[in-house]
Amino acid sequence: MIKIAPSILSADFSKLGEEITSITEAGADMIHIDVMDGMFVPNISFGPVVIKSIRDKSNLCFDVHLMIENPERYIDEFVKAGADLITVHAESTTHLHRTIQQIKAHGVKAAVSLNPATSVESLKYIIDELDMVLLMSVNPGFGGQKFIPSTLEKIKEVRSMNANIDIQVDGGITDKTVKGCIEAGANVFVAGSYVFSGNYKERIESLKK
Ligand SMILES: O=C(CO)[C@@H](O)[C@H](O)COP(=O)(O)O
Ligand SMILES: [Co+2]
Repeated sequence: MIKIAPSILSADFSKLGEEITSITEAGADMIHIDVMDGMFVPNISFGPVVIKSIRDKSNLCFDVHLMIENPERYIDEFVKAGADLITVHAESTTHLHRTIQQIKAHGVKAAVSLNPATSVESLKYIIDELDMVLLMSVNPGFGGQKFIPSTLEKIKEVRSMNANIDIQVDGGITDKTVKGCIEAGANVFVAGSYVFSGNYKERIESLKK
């Protein structure tokens, strides 16, 4: 089943609560929340306080994508703020297995993300512990970038490692790029600029089609 996770990085922050309600009513399946620390990525976004303040605006899964160094320092905070699914980057922590166990101990879902240049080999000894793999199809840090085509090969490789796991693709997803990703075996799509630059319902439906 195809799921769409609009990234609120492209929402209007001056009315974030209303934006969450609008994408929920427009048919989103999850709310993708990009957390950036200005260290792991060259941009700063928002943290647990902001997530807590929007938690009551939607019953959808809060899909929290941590682009921060040593995410194990903040897992407990993000769970308390209302995260349902926490994604950490393989490149951001020395003890990836321990960090995944830490997330799961809270009873929330756990995922690992790979940057475009990171091999799927780094998933080999952890994939069976995960609820989802996130493949970055742009270099993380900003919305509105162009889809990197080598992601398609990576999707196929991850799908051959595990037939059932959710594979999420994040970056440059539009009605044009989504098709190849579905054919390669992905089933969860983050879309920021594409969804928020048009009619939300129409944009979400066009991705599902
Ligand atoms: O994690 C990130 C960027 O680092 C993403 O979730 C972006 O927010 C996606 O934006 P678009 O490429 O869809 O505009
Ligand atoms: Co993201």
